[in-house]
Amino acid sequence: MTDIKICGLSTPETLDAAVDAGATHVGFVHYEKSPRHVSLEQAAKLRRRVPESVKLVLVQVAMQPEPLARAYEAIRPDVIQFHGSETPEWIRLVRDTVKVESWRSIGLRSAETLDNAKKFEGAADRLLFDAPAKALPGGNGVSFQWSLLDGWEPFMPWALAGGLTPDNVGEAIARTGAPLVDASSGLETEPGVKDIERIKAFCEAVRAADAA
Ligand SMILES: O=C(O)c1ccccc1N[C@@H]1O[C@H](COP(=O)(O)O)[C@@H](O)[C@H]1O
Repeated sequence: MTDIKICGLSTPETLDAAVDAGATHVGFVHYEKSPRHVSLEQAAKLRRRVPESVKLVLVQVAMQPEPLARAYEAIRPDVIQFHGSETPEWIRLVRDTVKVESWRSIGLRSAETLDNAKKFEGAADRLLFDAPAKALPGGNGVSFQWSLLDGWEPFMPWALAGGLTPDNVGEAIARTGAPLVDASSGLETEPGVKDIERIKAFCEAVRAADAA
């Protein structure tokens, strides 16, 4: 079964909807420039609603050590998503210090970017392929060329992100064989406002692709 991450959640209602619809991962974005930013106080409150069976992902962008340590203490995520220019050394250090699963996003522009991802082997626990950064480092609702993954042989766990919606996720899974799909802006009515019906439709589309 394909794992599902619903990201950029910021209200109890949409968080509960994602859990009820079968998300295996839920994500909170702690990045002030994002329309999905949640404060540490909000995130800590929401965190209490996440059942143990669902993994909580903290999405952050190149945070400095002290703020990152504060965020980790406040939220206690199961996963930290590094969505900036973080080096393999930094990710390894954080992972070894707090013993938390770590994902590194990669903005896939070309076959060369895919080759460069190799340097995160042994440092991150999962690669998250997304479209290249635009106005924001992520959460732009844009897909990359899935054909870049044709013939790619995964050397570590990975996930697919970038512009996924209820309408295209089935094709994305069939085309790439992604073991985990991650969606945020494709499930919104406006930036930062998640739509419960779209969350449900996304999870149903993933399950339909699994059954196909
Ligand atoms: O969602 C954001 O605002 C965001 C900000 C900074 C870094 C990452 C962000 N989101 C992540 O980007 C990918 C793709 O999102 P989308 O589905 O294309 O909107 C996903 O992992 C989001 O969690």
